[in-house]
Amino acid sequence: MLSVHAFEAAFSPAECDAIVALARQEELADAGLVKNRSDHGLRRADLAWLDEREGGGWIMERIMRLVAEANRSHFDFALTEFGESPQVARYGAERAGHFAWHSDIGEGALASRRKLTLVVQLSDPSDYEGGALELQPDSHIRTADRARGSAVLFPSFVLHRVTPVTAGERFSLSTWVHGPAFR
Ligand SMILES: O=C(O)CCC(=O)C(=O)O
Ligand SMILES: [Fe+2]
Repeated sequence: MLSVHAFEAAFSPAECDAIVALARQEELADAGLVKNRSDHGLRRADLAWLDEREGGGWIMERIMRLVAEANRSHFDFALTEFGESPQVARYGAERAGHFAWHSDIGEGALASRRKLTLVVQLSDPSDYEGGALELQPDSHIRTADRARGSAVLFPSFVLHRVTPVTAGERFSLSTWVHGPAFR
């Protein structure tokens, strides 16, 4: 099993711009304050959920196709649904936006059933400094490609982080795929 699967061009640059514009239609929420949690130490970012925005159906269709193909060829996990809204995150240099080492499998009905995580790079590498997406599937840390529109798909238990953004702003799109427990 390949633990991190990379897509060179999951979305075109123009499509990435359209996704960011959709997320920006309304004010983004502070990730440290949503869902009754206060964890600025772990994550400093602003979030938008695309299922709350009109006209984003094509984004989910693309994601479903990419994930289905990659799951067939690389993971072969038992998957049942995309149970959560695609999430756009903005990491800004004004508060050193970041996300500390974590796994995406958490508590709760949905987070505990996450099996695969897809993260798409929505910003041009020249738009920001820092903000590297790093993954640790084994003793070797891998850095995700920064190219706009590229993506990584990985088992949701794999540790990953986003290093602090030191200049500009970085947008990403995260989606989770759910299914029965690993066994
Ligand atoms: O923004 C990223 O690159 C990663 C986001 C992430 O890890 C998450 O939303 O769980
Ligand atoms: Fe994550």
